[in-house]
Amino acid sequence: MKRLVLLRHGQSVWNLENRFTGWHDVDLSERGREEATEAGRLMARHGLAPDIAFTSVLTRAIRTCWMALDELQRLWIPMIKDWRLNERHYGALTGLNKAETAAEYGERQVHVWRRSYDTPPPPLGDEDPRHPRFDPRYAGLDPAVLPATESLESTLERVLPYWESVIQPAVGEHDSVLVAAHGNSLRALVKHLDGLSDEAITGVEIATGDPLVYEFDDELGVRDRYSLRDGG
Ligand SMILES: O=C(O)[C@@H](CO)OP(=O)(O)O
Repeated sequence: MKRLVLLRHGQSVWNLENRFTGWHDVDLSERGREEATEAGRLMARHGLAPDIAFTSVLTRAIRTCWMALDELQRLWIPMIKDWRLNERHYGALTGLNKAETAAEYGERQVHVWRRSYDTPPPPLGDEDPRHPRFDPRYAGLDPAVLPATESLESTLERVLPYWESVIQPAVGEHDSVLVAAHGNSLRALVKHLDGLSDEAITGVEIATGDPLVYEFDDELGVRDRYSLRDGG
């Protein structure tokens, strides 16, 4: 039986400060580090020993991956980083406080920006220093692929080809695969794996540091899914 673990990074400093984060590179909080280690402990208890790991190019996901693997004594496995697993880009909201933004624009508008399937937040201007084209980690990419904002739909449009061309084949080749990523890049993947409608995915939340396990049959069809924090 093939198993895939989807792990949202532990609490970040900006999760703690209630700020829109997206592609901003912020590290884990103290609690986030504990959650990452606990995720590794839970995986060990359930006999999950990843043979290969995938993560984004953002520190909070990389450190979560690393800390979980450290707990599993598997720092030696291949760990592949790719921007396509990054968090959804939060556009011009990046860095703002979520409660203050709701007070200014209304709860309803902020909910649409946060959870609607296809409405992106306002985009960053080309000259905005927060634009990914100024970040050296994306220097090797075609500038046309770099987003100035993203909806969940546009996030899925970059996550899905990566799933189909890289992660899914790895699930076929290995017994156990770990993907340490972000709330919305993982929601995009869950929408695809669970066959959820555009409407249904708006109600799905993924908790920080909670390993979500998918079991696959030999044809790579989903057989079962469960959260380890809920007891497996
Ligand atoms: O700020 C973010 O990038 C995300 C995840 O923390 O927030 P939200 O819950 O609004 O998707």
